[in-house]
Amino acid sequence: MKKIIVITTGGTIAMSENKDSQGVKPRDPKILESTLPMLSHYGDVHMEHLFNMPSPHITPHEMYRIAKEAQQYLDQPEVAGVVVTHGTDTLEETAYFLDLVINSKKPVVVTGAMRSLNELGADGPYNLVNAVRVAGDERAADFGTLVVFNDEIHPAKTVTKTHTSNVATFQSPALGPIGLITKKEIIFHRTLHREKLLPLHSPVHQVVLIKAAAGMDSSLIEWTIEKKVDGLVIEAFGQGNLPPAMLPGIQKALDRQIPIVLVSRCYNGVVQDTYEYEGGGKQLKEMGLIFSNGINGQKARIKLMLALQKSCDPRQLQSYFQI
Ligand SMILES: NC(=O)C[C@H](N)C(=O)O
Repeated sequence: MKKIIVITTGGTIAMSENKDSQGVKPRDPKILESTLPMLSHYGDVHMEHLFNMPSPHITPHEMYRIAKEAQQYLDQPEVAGVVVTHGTDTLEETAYFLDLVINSKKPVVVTGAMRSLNELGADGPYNLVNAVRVAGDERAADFGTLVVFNDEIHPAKTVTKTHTSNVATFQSPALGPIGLITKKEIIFHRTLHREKLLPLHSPVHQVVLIKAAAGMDSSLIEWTIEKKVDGLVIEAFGQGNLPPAMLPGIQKALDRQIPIVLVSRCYNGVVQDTYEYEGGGKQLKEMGLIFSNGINGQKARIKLMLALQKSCDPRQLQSYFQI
């Protein structure tokens, strides 16, 4: 049987509901060990409890700790794959972090749950079984980090949480899942190309994510300059356009060598230099903003944090954000 390591980090999958208050929170850190007899049908499964945190408490430092732990296991020849259990709120950010830094062809699978372990219709044990199955599947090799949830397999790069409570929350809006899981088999319907790897370090750079909204001005950007942040990601409108009142702040940030990555707040399509009006994509490109496609704002932030460890040069940074 293949040796699979499950690294638990917390999240609803490892929580339970207090039947009096109906509140859900982490309690016993070893709660997921109750699934081991079931998991043992699919592999020689070992569980390591790294920490037990709700995922809104996860920071890039914890992402680094998970990546380091996973890498150490993957480097052991007898280990076939690694599963990470994680809260769903920030799961896509951790999954993308792992995707960008883990140097191994072996499968890395992230999963979680929308209903805690003692709630009706708990989805955690089922998702965990499927994650272990995918982690032991050679066809998942060299696909980078995958997210397995509700019978689907998604690339870490494209997956996002789309629903606050539904068990079908994880979707890849533009491209759909890479595969699906049934009781009998695992079906991959397309292949994946890995992105350029970035260094596995605990991020030290502060990157702020700003979402544009109609009528916004430069005050938030001014604040980030005062705070001496190292980088900005701006979720712009449509194809990559912003209110003209944000431009003075953007120019000031660029003058201070703060790199700015532009993504769209639309979840389909690309940002490009189409519009020539004030604040349009053409002007933003000429000003030197880094256009990023294929990832959402929260993932662009993770990538910029990691890329800044390699270089602060906008041209070099731009090369990391090419599709
Ligand atoms: N379903 C979940 O896991 C949500 C929870 N708030 C968490 O991210 O930890």
